[in-house]
Amino acid sequence: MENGEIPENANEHCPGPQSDSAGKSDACEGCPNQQICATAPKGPDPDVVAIAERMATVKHKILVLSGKGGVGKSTFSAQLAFALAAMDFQVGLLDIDICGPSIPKMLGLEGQEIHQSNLGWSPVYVESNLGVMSIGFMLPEPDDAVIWRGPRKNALIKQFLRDVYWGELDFLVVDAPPGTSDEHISIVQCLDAGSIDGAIIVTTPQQVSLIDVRKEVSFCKKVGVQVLGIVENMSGLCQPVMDFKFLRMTEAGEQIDVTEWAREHLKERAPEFLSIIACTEVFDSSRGGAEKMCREMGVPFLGKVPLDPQLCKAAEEGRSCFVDQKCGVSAPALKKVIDKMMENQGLSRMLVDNNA
Ligand SMILES: Nc1ncnc2c1ncn2[C@@H]1O[C@H](COP(=O)(O)OP(=O)(O)OP(=O)(O)O)[C@@H](O)[C@H]1O
Repeated sequence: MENGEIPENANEHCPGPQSDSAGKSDACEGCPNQQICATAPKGPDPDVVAIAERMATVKHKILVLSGKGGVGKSTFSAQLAFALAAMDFQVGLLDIDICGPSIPKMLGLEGQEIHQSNLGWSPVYVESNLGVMSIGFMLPEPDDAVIWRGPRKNALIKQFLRDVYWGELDFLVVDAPPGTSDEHISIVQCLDAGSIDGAIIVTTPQQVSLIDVRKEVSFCKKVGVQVLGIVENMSGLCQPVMDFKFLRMTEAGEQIDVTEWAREHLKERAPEFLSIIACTEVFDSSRGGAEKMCREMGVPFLGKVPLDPQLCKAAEEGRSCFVDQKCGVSAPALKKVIDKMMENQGLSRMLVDNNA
């Protein structure tokens, strides 16, 4: 238990041997270290001191959270990092989704490796002002499963925060796994909740996802992290009419692909349809979706981002959705969300200073 490290054989959700509840919390029941933790003298964790020194060059730290998996949290983190970098900020993107790191792929950095210098681990750079760190860069095979218990995850997160040399950063965006588990407790403890600007929570509009968002908001309140706002992702499907596939149902229930016929028909008879974007609701939001929940919980609503096949493609190919006109429906929506967050936090002023 040197340096306040969580021992390998500790229970899941170990609060850490330096914590006030060490040896006394519910998670400590039956742990072989319970007795030592409960009686050992407490002092400042030297790692946390080293992390604070390392993080002194980072102006703003933003966590990206979600209650459920698959709601678009990593996609949002990646595009937020691209957007901030495009505004000429110096940006770091840290992936602490240790068991399912998708950030290397979403930034187009698959197969890259981390290098070490005398200053520490070097992030992998997309551009000179956008560096990325992820366990995904350390796996010998991309298909390797990472099956780690809490203490090991905690140790890696500490190492990421203490040993990565980011240099001067305007923003560090942290992409967390879904839920409120070991990684979340670790990042908040290591960074010190008070030094984190806040958390953006990503959800889809349906109730099953929103229920978990409430837990996420409650986690943030408990640990003292401000909720910067909630983003409703996959909020309806929107795409140009001409990108749809058209099917005709026969009486026997068979589906016949009539896409070619329908497109030609539209071009000839109703060319104005070529510029129409069709939207439909995919997930049930009849109970008001994230916006209503934000009003109830007293947290900011940042906006809606529609399901856009082009955004999915950009994420698959590790591209920014902001550089060309391909993500015509999702990119402006994402930009609005990011602008609103910056505005709410008074960060837009940085942009003015940056461009001065
Ligand atoms: N608005 C969107 N339109 C289209 N596809 C999207 C959108 N948001 C996310 N996706 C796609 O949905 C899939 C899941 O997204 P993503 O991996 O970002 O979710 P996640 O919440 O980070 O999941 P996990 O936490 O399980 O890693 C990805 O293929 C992503 O490209």
